[in-house]
Amino acid sequence: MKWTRTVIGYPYIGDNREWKRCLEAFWKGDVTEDAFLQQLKGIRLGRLKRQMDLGLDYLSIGDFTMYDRMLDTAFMFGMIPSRYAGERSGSDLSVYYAMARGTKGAVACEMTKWFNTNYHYIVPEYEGQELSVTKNLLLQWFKEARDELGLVTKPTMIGPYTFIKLTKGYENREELAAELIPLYRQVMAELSEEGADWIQFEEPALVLTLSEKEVEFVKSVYEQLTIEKPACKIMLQTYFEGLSAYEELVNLPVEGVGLDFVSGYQQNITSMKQYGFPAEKVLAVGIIDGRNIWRADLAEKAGLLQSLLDLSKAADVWVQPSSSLQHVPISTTFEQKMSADIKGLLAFADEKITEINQLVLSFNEPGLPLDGNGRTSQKASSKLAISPEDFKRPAPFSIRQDIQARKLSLPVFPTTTIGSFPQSKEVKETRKAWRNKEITDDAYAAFIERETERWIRIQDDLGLDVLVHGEFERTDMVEYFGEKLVGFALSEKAWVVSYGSRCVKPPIIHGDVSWIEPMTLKETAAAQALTEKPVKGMLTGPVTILNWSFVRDDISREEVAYQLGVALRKEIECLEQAGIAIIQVDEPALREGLPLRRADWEDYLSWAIRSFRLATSGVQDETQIHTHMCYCDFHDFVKPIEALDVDVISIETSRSHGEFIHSLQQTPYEKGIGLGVYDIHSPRIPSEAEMLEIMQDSLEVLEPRQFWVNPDCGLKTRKEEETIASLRHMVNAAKQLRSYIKMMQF
Ligand SMILES: CN1c2c(nc(N)[nH]c2=O)NC[C@@H]1CNc1ccc(C(=O)N[C@@H](CCC(=O)N[C@@H](CCC(=O)N[C@@H](CCC(=O)O)C(=O)O)C(=O)O)C(=O)O)cc1
Ligand SMILES: N[C@@H](CCS)C(=O)O
Ligand SMILES: [Zn+2]
Repeated sequence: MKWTRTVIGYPYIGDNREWKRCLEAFWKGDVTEDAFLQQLKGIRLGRLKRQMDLGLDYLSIGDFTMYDRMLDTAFMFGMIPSRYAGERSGSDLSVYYAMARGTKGAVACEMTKWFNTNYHYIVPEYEGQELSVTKNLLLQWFKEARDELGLVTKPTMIGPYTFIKLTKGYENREELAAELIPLYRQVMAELSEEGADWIQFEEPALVLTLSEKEVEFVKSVYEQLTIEKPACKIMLQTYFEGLSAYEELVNLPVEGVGLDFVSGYQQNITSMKQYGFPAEKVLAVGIIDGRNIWRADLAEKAGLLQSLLDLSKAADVWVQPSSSLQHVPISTTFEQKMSADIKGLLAFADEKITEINQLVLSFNEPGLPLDGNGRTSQKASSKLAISPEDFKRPAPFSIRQDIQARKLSLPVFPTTTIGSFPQSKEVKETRKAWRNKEITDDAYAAFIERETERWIRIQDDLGLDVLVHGEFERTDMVEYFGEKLVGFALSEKAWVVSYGSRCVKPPIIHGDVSWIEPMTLKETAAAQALTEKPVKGMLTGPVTILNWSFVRDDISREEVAYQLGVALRKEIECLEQAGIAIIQVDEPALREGLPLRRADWEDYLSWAIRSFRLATSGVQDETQIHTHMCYCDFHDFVKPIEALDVDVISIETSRSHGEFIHSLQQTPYEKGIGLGVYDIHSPRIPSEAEMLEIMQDSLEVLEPRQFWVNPDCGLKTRKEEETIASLRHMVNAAKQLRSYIKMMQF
């Protein structure tokens, strides 16, 4: 039996988010391109050394990026949309970052979530450009690891099927495949010439529900790819679920197949029992959870590994985490303040690699004792008392709408924002000083109050109709609630990348969740006291808190979602009693949490929607409930949105406007809706005219009385000047629209 200890990918952000700081310093112009590239090289080599020290046999390269790995693939193949032609006069990197972040002259490429994770990738656009391998970065990184560390590494890249599936703009995928396959072959040939044995093609799209036609397409892609024997061996790597069409795809002309035996456990085991595993292939077993952070029960995992060996009869096995480790933090050793009880339950990336070592060791040295997951002391969960009425608002929307209109007296096309305002350097530094006890609680609270007041004045001056307090007291919309609710543990350094250079620190739900005291009342009431206009209360919804946390796995996610629903219901009650007339409960991750398989959607949606309604249904008819969603493609999502029974939804559409308008044509929607009129991810300031155009388009499918005007998402990542200028254009565009509608009515 041949064992190889490996990983699909390892985090690239650095122990102290050095990677993020390098990127952001380069974008600001604080370092030269040469210095920047040197810094990145240091980070790349550092992480390889760390993995060597941890004892892996086979390390990956290509799991690193300078922004996003889908963008890297598109860029490497010269798939650069024509609107970036103006950037070509600069270096390669200026085009690369223009695609990622947009420029004054060209909007950024679309960004969307990576399967069911909280990572967001750049969507490649194919406009029929001539493609070629412009720069084989994998080759550069392969040579670097060999020359600097004496390592023969495993290059990894997004495989051709997943890349094509996630690219937009092409009419004929067979034609695109025919363009791309020779380029994939060229990459392999160049790598092999330098000594690479394997290439790992990451094909998570193979776990989605595949039609027969789709399966035929996958087969034809891999047949064409290997029609002449490729220069190196191919590991077809799947993750996030079980492999679809197992019988056919496991037999593709590749030398190895990687399967997820955590999220895809049931399906992969069932398929393997039915169809076996091809004797000549390497089996890569994803056995340690790459997505969650609990220590594995290694005795149980060893049993599973043994039964997989018996089932597959594989003689050459790679033992690895179930997905790239980019979705978990780097190491628990950086957590100095966490209680030993909690820390003892956790395994981050480095600890997971150690688990892989122990597992393989136990096969090489039978009799070696293996650790359990340490969770014997967990308490059983207490039952919630919920009745069917708790999920339903007393009156239907048609009645609430009039009551709320009378109470709020808003103009047609009310303007608002999504909640957060810029988390400036000053905000972050003051919070850091407070956390480090360099300033008192009172001084910090006074600073937050001043910042809130300043932004209430700015919003009033801009003429926005519904204001927000700005979320200055929050580091993150999920972490903040984790700090306030019972049942959560917080980390100091457990960062994971969310998109580009932006990271999040997901809280850890380890026990029963409950509400103990108001979490947002002080800030919201203080803001409301400063203005006559309504200030929206601002909460994160139960499903988003669930989906963006690391969640206990000893009870169902549904049960945890209801616990969160009940806790948030109490908060909403407090806000309502304090006279807050509009309360927004953000659910950007509701769509994101959809299982990868359509067959599992109904079950998830039914409990996810129920948990949201549990949180929001306790209010009076006159209280207007809003929700907000972003980061996803919502074109097939109107019905679930309807089922939330909110009075107003604001939704990100500026990057994919046409598609959503089309869905609204297919599935009419009658409640209040704000279609985001500009993209907040880009530093670009949109003009009044372009926002007006988006609004006018929307009015083709929406009634004026439904329509709200807002940006795509919160403005925490933007600079103050950009924010004010963009919002001024937005408010003016709404005013123009009001005059236009008035004119039409005469
Ligand atoms: C809406 N989104 C969210 C997702 N997931 C979440 N959990 N939360 C979300 O909001 N998923 C989808 C999207 C992703 N969007 C974003 C947007 C922005 C960020 C982001 O800005 N992240 C910050 C970190 C935010 C934070 O926690 N900040 C802390 C610590 C700040 C810090 O680094 N301080 C420095 C000192 C100050 C300085 O030098 O700037 C330090 O400690 O050294 C805080 O505000 O106190 C990021 O920087 O990446 C993420 C996801
Ligand atoms: N209220 C949050 C929503 C982000 S999805 C914000 O504005 O940042
Ligand atoms: Zn958002």
